[in-house]
Amino acid sequence: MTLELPAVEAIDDAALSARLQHLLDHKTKPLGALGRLEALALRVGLILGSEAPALEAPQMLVCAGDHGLAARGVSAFPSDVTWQMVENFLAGGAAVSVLARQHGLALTVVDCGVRHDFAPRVGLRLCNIAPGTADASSGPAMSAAQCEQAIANGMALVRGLPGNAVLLGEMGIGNTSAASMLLARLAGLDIDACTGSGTGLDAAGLARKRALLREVLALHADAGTPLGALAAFGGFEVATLVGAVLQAAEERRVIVVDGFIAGAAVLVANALRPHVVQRCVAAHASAEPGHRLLLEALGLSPLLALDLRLGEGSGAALAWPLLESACRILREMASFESAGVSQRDA
Ligand SMILES: O=C(O)c1ccc[n+]([C@@H]2O[C@H](COP(=O)([O-])O)[C@@H](O)[C@H]2O)c1
Ligand SMILES: Cc1cc2nc[nH]c2cc1C
Repeated sequence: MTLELPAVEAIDDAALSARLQHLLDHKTKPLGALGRLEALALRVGLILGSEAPALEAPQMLVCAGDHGLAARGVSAFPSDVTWQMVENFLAGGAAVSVLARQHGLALTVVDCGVRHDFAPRVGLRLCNIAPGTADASSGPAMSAAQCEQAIANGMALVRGLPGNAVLLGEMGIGNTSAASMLLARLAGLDIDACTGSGTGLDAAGLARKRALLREVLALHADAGTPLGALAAFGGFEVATLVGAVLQAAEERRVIVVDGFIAGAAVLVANALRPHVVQRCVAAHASAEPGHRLLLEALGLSPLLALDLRLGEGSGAALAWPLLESACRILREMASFESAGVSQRDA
């Protein structure tokens, strides 16, 4: 299979950018007084190509997959939690279920390669390539063909979705290890700085995780390309998210990125197609230490800093109302002229 990746054009509409900035600067407030909400409004306006952007039918995609490396003790929890949490998402009891309901986000859970047979039902997409990736400490997590299939699945998932915004989350015991290794390899950083305690390893567990990930990186020293690294380290949910990000970027949807693992998918997608990041909004800064490094590498500023470290898309759902507010400011807020408010003294 030879996968054709979407083309992702640069967004460089200087005239629209200037018009959006002018609109923001003439709203009834001191210049810049809405702080980073103004930069957010500008970004969403540019992505949607509108001076009056309106977000429609937001789609939350939660991609789930298992990791062979989890058998090496890199997580505080057993792999079974992945499928159990997928059931919890679908039953409506998980954090992301609650937050998606609260904010009117259509929730789709995607089995990208969970070690479980799920009964088909509404809200669940079945794209299971294999019951979890292979153990990356003894070989590549995925074959090149599996990696391409997962990316193609992610592209197909977004193609044909209603609306103009996607929110991206994930679930997969062991997936902070994959994200840490992708960050270390693609951003050229030391693995210790990229690695944290994930679901809650203690100090000894974290030291063992760091030592193991260093070994795994050395084993795959030749996996230097974005796709090579993705196949080497996994996982299926990350690769599916890479496809989703690329497709959403091509379609100029607003992409709201959750935490460390969803961010790692953007890092890979942006390495493949460099203008992807222009369409992305970083929802929050995760407590997982590598996340700040990842956002710096992408040049993204997180909207929220709540010390979340849950994943699932929970941070993206929490940040969603800020995007809606940013759009409403552009659409509904009066200008000095329209409201008859005096401008500042010269
Ligand atoms: O999104 C984050 O920043 C984040 C940080 C730490 C943990 N997680 C979640 O925890 C799981 C991975 O943690 P671990 O320790 O099993 O690698 C996975 O299901 C993620 O959704 C997510
Ligand atoms: C309970 C639990 C819920 C999660 N949600 C996302 N990752 C998770 C990891 C665990 C362990």
